[in-house]
Amino acid sequence: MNNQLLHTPDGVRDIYGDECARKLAVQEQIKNVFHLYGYQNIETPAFEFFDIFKAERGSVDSREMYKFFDRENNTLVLRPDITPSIARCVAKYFMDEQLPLRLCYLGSTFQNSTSYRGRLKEATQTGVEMIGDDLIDADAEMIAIAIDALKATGLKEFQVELGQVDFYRGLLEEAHMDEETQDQLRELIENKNYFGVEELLSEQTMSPELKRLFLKLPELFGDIDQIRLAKSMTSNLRAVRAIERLEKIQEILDSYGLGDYVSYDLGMLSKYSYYTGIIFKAYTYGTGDYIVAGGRYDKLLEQFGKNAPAVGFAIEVDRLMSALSRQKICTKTDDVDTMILYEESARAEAIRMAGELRAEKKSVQLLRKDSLHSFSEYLACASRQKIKSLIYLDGDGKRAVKYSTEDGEVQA
Ligand SMILES: N[C@@H](Cc1c[nH]c[nH+]1)C(=O)O
Repeated sequence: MNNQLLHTPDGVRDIYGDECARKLAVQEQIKNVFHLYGYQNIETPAFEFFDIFKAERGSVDSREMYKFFDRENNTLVLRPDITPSIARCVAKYFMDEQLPLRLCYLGSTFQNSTSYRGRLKEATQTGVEMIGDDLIDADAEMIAIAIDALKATGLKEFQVELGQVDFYRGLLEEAHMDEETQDQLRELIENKNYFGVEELLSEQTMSPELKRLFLKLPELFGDIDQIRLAKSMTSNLRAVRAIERLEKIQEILDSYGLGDYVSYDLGMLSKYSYYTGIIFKAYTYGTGDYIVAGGRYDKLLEQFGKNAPAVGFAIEVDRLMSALSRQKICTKTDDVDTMILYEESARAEAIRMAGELRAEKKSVQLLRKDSLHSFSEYLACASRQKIKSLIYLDGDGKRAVKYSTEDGEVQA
């Protein structure tokens, strides 16, 4: 037997048994929160034309996409990101809708990234997008939903970091650097490399005020006072407005009673260049990467022909699952209620009994007993599947004996 046949490629994995049950249950808990906030489900295809994700959309780098061809030689990609698909969909089906749309989704994203830190190449995301609302109320609602969704999974210790791409863009506008330098600076700030930033800035000509602020950026994270400090250091209008928006969002989140979950990071940048306003990421322990990412993207829909602001986020379900399991947070799963084990001659009775239980919304596994396995092996098998009770129907189907996988025989 060729064992190689059983392997999956790097970056994808099977999920089965208890882990699969927990993942489905967590997704359900999150979906319930999305629905409580009035979001409606949407499904988009797993692959799309390459154009939906090409560079100017500001999604994932083209090298990180799985591309292939259809019979007509169109280039297709496995979606690396669900947000551009939703933007396309909304432009197609809701072109004339003037008022806000609230959509939620669950699906796989595929990114052909270099395999480091065990990152999955197929990852499950569940998220929401609000289209058609440019108010701070919408920004704050996103963060509130993200927090409530994480809380619904049982997670307690997590933090949402909030940034504002417009703050940084305001400063960049003023700095007049070439694109390569901009990229270098972005990387240095993202890595909080203070000395790197200092060295790079020493070769640039710009106002001392601006230099001081760029230098300070890697340190500008923490509570709301940190961003107030940044505001006091600049007269750049775009940057000041960006911070004022964050201050107002904090006020709204306080009204939700969720203000304590939020901290700020003005040096936070994203690989997605479609973001135009707030961006945020949520972190917890037990996984090195963020578990939620989102932000405002007011110019993306325009590219599909609908001029509408938008804001949204996605939860990285697989990372959340590893955090939950490392933090030993239990998830209640929908286990099978009963296994009915029957001898061949008791088949009709077994089917009738299963039908009755299923009508009462009890889940039932029907299993015809073979002569190769003993009764206790079946009982152990039920126990492995976390099925609590087993009903055995003997040869004439008249005698049904119920067993508990924990305590043995319970009733005749
Ligand atoms: N699509 C983004 C998350 C997001 C949803 N909406 C806005 N942003 C991501 O994959 O990180």
